[in-house]
Amino acid sequence: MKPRDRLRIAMQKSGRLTEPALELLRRCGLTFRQSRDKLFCFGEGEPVDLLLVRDDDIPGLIAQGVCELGIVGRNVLDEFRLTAGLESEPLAELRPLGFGRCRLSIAVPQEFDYREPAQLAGQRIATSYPGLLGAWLRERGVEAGVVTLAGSVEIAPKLGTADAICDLVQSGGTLVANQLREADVLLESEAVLAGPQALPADERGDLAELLLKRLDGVIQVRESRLLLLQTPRHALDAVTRLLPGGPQPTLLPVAGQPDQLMLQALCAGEVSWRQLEEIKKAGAREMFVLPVEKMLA
Ligand SMILES: Nc1ncnc2c1ncn2[C@@H]1O[C@H](COP(=O)(O)OP(=O)(O)OP(=O)(O)O)[C@@H](O)[C@H]1O
Ligand SMILES: O=P(O)(O)OC[C@H]1O[C@H](OP(=O)(O)OP(=O)(O)O)[C@H](O)[C@@H]1O
Ligand SMILES: [Mg+2]
Repeated sequence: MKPRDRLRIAMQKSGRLTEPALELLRRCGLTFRQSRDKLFCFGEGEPVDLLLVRDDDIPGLIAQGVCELGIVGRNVLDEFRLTAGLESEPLAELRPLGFGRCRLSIAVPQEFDYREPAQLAGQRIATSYPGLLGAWLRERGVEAGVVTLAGSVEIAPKLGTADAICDLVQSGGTLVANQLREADVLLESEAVLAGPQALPADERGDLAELLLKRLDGVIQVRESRLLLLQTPRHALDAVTRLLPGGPQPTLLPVAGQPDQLMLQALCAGEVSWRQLEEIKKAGAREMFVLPVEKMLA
């Protein structure tokens, strides 16, 4: 293979991960010129190009050194890691990315009274994830038949070609539509940044490191919320105890109301309605939760 000095990132050409992955890269300061065939996008600012491919091909492209990084579901990455030959370059999950959340689950027909994995012994389970399912069954000492299908796995029990399935679930709507119910979870998945276990020791490796740092900043800001509220001084301890994780809050006086304080807290994650209601019960008023656009400590 010809030596390259530009970094290549593989991502899904068209599917659930495409838009959020492009948005994430844009937030990291990467913009691309769309090429006519749309399989290769040339990076405009930084020397970073995009390969647009089927998501299933992404781990293999990294393992072959065709690209250095890839944005792909953990389900696809882990399946590749379990089924790729020993000679294949080992891959790493470099960062979880917080979108494309779903789970890989066992689902059974409504009438199957599932309580434990041992009940799957001797059953036929249809899946597109034979590696992950096989490992899960082995760990539990369950011997079951694994029927590998490329898609439309949910239909297999109805067709009589399987007794249960192992497939991705998000809302559960597809299972309900096929008279199935979720019985056990094998893997909690989300989109991840995948790469080789050792990044190349050249400009591409340096670029990948730079990108990882930017990504960390983007993820931190994306998940941060600024909480503003007013509290009587006597309730300050109770209110502070209920604040979601983050650095110490800032306290400010409220003009003309010496017994009141304005509190400002940077929270590390979402602030739920339930948390707000609890904080309000402790005495807080005038509460605002604001997204954080940029942060420079
Ligand atoms: N219902 C869902 N909700 C959220 N995320 C999902 C859902 N189904 C799958 N995903 C995640 O999104 C990834 C891509 O899903 P998608 O359905 O777009 O893939 P695909 O049909 O295999 O596409 P491709 O044409 O690239 O092979 C999955 O591997 C999984 O990580
Ligand atoms: O729990 P739910 O919210 O219903 O989502 C789960 C479904 O989503 C995915 O399929 P998708 O809709 O992408 O169809 P495909 O696999 O046939 O492409 C997955 O393979 C499940 O079938
Ligand atoms: Mg696919």
